[in-house]
Amino acid sequence: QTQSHIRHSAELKLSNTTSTKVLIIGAGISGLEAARLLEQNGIETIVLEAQNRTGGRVYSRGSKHGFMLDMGARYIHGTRGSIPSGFLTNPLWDYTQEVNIPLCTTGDHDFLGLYPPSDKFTLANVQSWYDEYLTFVREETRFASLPNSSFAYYIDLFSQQKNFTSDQRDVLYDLTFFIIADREGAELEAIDAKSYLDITSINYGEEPVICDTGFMTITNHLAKGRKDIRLKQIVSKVNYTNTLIDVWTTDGQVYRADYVLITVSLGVLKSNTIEFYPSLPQWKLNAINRIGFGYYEKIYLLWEQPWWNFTNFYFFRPAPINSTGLRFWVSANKWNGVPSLMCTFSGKTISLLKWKENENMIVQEIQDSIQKMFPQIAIPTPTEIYMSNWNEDVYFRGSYSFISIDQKLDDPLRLSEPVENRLLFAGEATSSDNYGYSHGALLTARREVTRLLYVYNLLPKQNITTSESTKTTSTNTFLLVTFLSFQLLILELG
Ligand SMILES: Cc1cc2nc3c(=O)[nH]c(=O)nc-3n(C[C@H](O)[C@H](O)[C@H](O)COP(=O)(O)OP(=O)(O)OC[C@H]3O[C@@H](n4cnc5c(N)ncnc54)[C@H](O)[C@@H]3O)c2cc1C
Repeated sequence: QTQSHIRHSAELKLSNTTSTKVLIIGAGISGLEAARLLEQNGIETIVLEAQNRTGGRVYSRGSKHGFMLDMGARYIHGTRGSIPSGFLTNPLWDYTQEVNIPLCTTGDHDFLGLYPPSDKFTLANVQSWYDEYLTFVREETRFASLPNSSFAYYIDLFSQQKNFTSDQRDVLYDLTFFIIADREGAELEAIDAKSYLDITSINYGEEPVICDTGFMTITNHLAKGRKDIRLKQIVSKVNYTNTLIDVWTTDGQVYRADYVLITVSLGVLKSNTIEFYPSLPQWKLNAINRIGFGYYEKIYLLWEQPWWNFTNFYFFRPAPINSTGLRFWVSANKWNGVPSLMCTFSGKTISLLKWKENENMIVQEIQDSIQKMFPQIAIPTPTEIYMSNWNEDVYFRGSYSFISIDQKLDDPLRLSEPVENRLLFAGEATSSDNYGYSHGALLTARREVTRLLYVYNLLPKQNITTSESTKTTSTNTFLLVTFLSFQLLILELG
């Protein structure tokens, strides 16, 4: 029935059908990296991208004066790996070195304290409770078995054991939210404590930013000169069998491919806006449902003149704002001399609030909060305001994945597992260890290209030995090593 459905659909639109070996859906960092590697290895590829730009969740926009604001990814999380120059090196940092992209360090974080300030506890008090709490969670989760438990659960357990007052419990909650949940884009109630602590033990070192030209310099570099990227092609339907795949776009185009690599966000997969025929298998749908997808938005406020002491780097205010319940923290930007504040908001509240519609109210709340932080200064109105809107954008529907308490340990593996050996999946959420990060997304592209080249044998034989490009050779070495890990995995499973 599936075969005839495909034949029928393609016959209907034969004049609109384009064929290719590998079709990639999405031109974010994973789609672009996959296209680059496939092209390097002589594989015919087309990339379909819904928007009129590449980069996906990597998006830098200019302010009026040309200052680059990263609305999505901003930090390269680590300049070297736990094992320097080993495979744990952040591959994005390697790129910046390869194409000489200048980086700025973010320097020492000079925290100004807790806001609203408390006359009962100092930051040092709360920091020491936090350290003790984290040790407690590590001990409690060491041999934890199901059901999974959240960070919020352990805050209550810890507070009970310490006989904390509700104020003490709340202030510990706020600091933990700021340190853990804010980065994950999720509530402390939603994040699985054990899995989070196990995975984030990899340390990549320093975390620089690309201040002058923005993070998008990397994806622009990957997209440069590519003729195989088709913009404004919104995929609506994927019909697959174990021999070929037809992909439909909303403007009636049909793309026929031997293999399709899907790199759209987990938020898009959860929304069911792309129809699969036949439906994706239940084990894949379960993983899509169970893995967490967070909310994380940024607002940049810019001023002509700085009104704060430029020697201080970060202020933060993890406590919720009264009327919206949004928690946020702000960082003062000083590395390129532009007086700006980046405020980040995360968690479920964003998904409930009409973010854009409430822009004026939100900006007013930020101003009120900052005013409370600095009562001695009359804070001027910002001259420019820029907001992200990942949550309401139908091509993302959130920010990035996190380990939810509903999740099973192998769900990211299930998300990455191909269907019918034709339909492949990449993108940050399919990464078991670097989920949420742009380098995680990039590595998943390498994983899937490895699968195509070496497991599905797409690599033309002569390419292995005759490639003269050092870049191709070194990338192929990487791919070969990934291939060997596939083999080890198969042996282990076998
Ligand atoms: C606010 C924010 C801050 C972040 N900060 C950092 C950071 O500091 N450091 C870091 O390393 N990472 C950060 N990240 C995460 C990082 O941006 C992502 O992990 C990474 O960019 C994801 O890349 P991807 O290729 O997996 O997916 P995406 O970038 O989402 O690419 C998927 C592409 O698919 C397209 N698409 C969607 N639907 C369709 C359709 N129907 N048809 C065709 N195309 C479609 C989308 O338009 C998109 O271009 C941040 C993310 C956000 C949102």
